[in-house]
Amino acid sequence: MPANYLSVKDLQVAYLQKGKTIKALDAVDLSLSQGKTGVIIGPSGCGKSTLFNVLAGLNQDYVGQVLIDGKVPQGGGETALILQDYGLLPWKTVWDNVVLGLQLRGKATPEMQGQVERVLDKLGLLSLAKRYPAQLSGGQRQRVAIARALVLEPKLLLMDEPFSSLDALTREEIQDFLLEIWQETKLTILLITHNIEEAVFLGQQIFVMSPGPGRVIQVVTNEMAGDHELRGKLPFLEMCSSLRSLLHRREKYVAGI
Ligand SMILES: Nc1ncnc2c1ncn2[C@@H]1O[C@H](COP(=O)(O)OP(=O)(O)OP(=O)(O)O)[C@@H](O)[C@H]1O
Repeated sequence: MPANYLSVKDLQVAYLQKGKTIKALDAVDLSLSQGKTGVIIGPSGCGKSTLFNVLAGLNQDYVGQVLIDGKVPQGGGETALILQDYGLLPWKTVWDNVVLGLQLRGKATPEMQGQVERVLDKLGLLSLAKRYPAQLSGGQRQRVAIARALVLEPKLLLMDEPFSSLDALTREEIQDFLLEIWQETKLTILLITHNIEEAVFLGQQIFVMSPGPGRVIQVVTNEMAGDHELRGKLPFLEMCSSLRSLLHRREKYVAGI
């Protein structure tokens, strides 16, 4: 097992649009050990989703070195990606949406039914299995998206602003819930957020990105992440405040203020 489960070195990504090159990522370095949680935070347009597309193997048009468990990401495999809008199909039931992930990877065998049932049960969704996404609350929809990822038994869970459309209370509930899942499964989790409190609550490593073309300009090690009682404690509030000033300082620096 490589020392860093996830390792990104000097990653550069550019898009070509109408004959012009748009540099999205510029020399990104990032690493995360197995079983740890990492959070990426940075201004809009700094290339966070671009980075995730590379990690998920959806974009292989890049320069630099990207390794997950020592292998170049190819899509699928041991990595699961949860998108901002959850990616649920409205015409499929909760059960069918969860099975869909397995079907897409050619893993939907009759034996997997038991696994789907176990995951739905763990996430408190078994009684909702026959409902459609429109008949669920935002938090329940988010849990279905997590169930669909967990049923694949991934080693790396990538979450792109997963809680952004939830109200504040539901958001905290789902953050707690994610923490429980992480403590049970010891998955490696990398999450994108714009929310400073969420970054400090969930991220053992917080990667601060610069405005586009993005690069990781600071890595904050956060030993406090993983404590359910953390919110409201003084060290938590202090770290949120220092992360907030770090992000503001960077913005002012870049704007030349
Ligand atoms: N397919 C594409 N073609 C051209 N340019 C793109 C494409 N996808 C992203 N970009 C550009 O690359 C840059 C990074 O975009 P990206 O979506 O990765 O940023 P982000 O940090 O995830 O943004 P946000 O926080 O707003 O979701 C932006 O300038 C964006 O306009």
